[in-house]
Amino acid sequence: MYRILVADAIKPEGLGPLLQASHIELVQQKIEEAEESLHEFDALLVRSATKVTDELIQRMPKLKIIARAGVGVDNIDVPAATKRGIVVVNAPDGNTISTAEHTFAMMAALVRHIPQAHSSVKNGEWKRSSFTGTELNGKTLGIVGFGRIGGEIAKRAKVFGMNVLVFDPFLTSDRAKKLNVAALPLKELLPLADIITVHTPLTEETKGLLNGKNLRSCKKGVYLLNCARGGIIDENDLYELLLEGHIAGAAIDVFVEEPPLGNKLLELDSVTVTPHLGASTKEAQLNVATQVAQEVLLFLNGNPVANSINLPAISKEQFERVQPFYQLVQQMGSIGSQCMKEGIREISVTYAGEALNFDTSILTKSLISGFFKTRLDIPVNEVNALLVAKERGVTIGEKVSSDTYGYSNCITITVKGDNTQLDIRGTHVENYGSRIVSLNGFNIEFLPEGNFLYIQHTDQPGVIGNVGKILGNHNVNIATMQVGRKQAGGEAIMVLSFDKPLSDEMFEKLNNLEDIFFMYRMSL
Ligand SMILES: NC(=O)c1ccc[n+]([C@@H]2O[C@H](COP(=O)([O-])OP(=O)(O)OC[C@H]3O[C@@H](n4cnc5c(N)ncnc54)[C@H](O)[C@@H]3O)[C@@H](O)[C@H]2O)c1
Ligand SMILES: O=C(O)CC[C@@H](O)C(=O)O
Repeated sequence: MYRILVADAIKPEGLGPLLQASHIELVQQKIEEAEESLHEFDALLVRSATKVTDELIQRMPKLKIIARAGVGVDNIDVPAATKRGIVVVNAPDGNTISTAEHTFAMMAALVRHIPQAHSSVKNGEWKRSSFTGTELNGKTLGIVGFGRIGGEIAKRAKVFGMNVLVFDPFLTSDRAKKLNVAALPLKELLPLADIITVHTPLTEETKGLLNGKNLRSCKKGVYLLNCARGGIIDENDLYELLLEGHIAGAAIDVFVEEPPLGNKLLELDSVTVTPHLGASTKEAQLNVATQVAQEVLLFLNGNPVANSINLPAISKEQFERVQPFYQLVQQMGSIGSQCMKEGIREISVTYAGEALNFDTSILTKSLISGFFKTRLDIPVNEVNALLVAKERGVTIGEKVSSDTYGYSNCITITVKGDNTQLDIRGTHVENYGSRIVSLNGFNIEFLPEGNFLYIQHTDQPGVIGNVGKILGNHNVNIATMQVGRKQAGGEAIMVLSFDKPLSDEMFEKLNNLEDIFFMYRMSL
């Protein structure tokens, strides 16, 4: 049974997939109300109101997934979640249209003074000449941040007869061409625009992207809009430039502090505001709730998610193709970890064969998580695997090769420690399963599942017999046994599997046998 905390107002109609699942219990409570039971939740669903801080994450030790019913994840400490192996998902396009439409409504309201005129009439006035506006037709709109919402605004602006200029450092020429917009550097866009609207996420780079310095290069009488995130336009500088009249007016849906209690911008008649309403439509709320509910359900059922912030995107079809290899590399990582009882410097992996002809980075993360899972008491998964390796000074290498060693596909990992090195090779055969086909340079074949003992010994009569005798005398049943050697009379290995993990006492007894170089227990 999974417990999910819905901490913000998320449309219940959209949560159907979760409400209907018999293995899921949904609790709708604010964080303050759920204080006592925070440690019980496996998933957390939020909008923008709940701040998912490192401290909150630490109080939720069972948390596996955080879902943001919306786009911006700036209210979630994503690095803190990533560090603890928690997947963060959002609903990237469910509110695009609503936010674009809201921005457009704000733009019209701004240039036609609709809020001011509305209040005036409600107050019994009839001052038509005071509210003379400006047409949008023929004006130049500058869009800063040209993603989903920026793109939808451009389409609407064109229909209104506006010229559209955009600034987005990550915009491809193909997309600019497709949407028929001119892309310019910010400093060239600012002096040309009559109206400027921002649609970037709030990041270190975009904080104060429009500020007192560069806004002075805008035309006198320019209009500004922010329906993205508070702080992308510096609020203090905006206030000063509005007072001076350099900026004619601003429409603001989002603030640095929400609600914006005591914010000076609210005092200005030239400022039109809404309380973070961009995504507040019935349609958008249903869309985002449905999207995140589906994502959380997929994830908790062990399927790939499409909209993760901290995991590579992978489709269900790709995942099904990848899954056997995903498990195999994880087991290989675990073998490497359990056999290398020393500090590790490097883990490298080589993928070969047509079956591995895809983005293998997800496999490498699975391998690393398999390696660290047996060593650390923090959850390690593909979300935080590379970070965990980096923090521990382990270099990760990934290669592709055409040498499959006669198999249709082949994965080789090499774990290098301070003193020794271990090579493990595995393959997956359809309708047969995964096998380890080489261990420490010895050809062998075993299914990597269960409790194992790997023994390296001299290849001479009696060694295998002695091992069997001791185990038999102590009533320990050998489930399977495989042997491998390079040449007669040299070194050899045996890999035995048991129904239960081998006890410390048995391990010691076997380890004391002559002609055994070393042996390791493994549980896979
Ligand atoms: N007011 C609301 O209710 C509301 C609703 C939805 C989204 N939003 C905000 O709008 C933002 C944009 O949403 P979207 O769906 O269009 O996101 P998106 O990811 O599709 O687009 C963001 C664009 O910003 C660009 N960008 C990033 N850094 C930049 C920089 N330094 N300079 C210029 N451009 C930069 C990116 O390349 C991308 O194209 C979200 O991050 C969210 O914060 C607000
Ligand atoms: O939850 C909301 O209403 C705001 C959503 C919006 O800011 C977003 O980033 O998607």
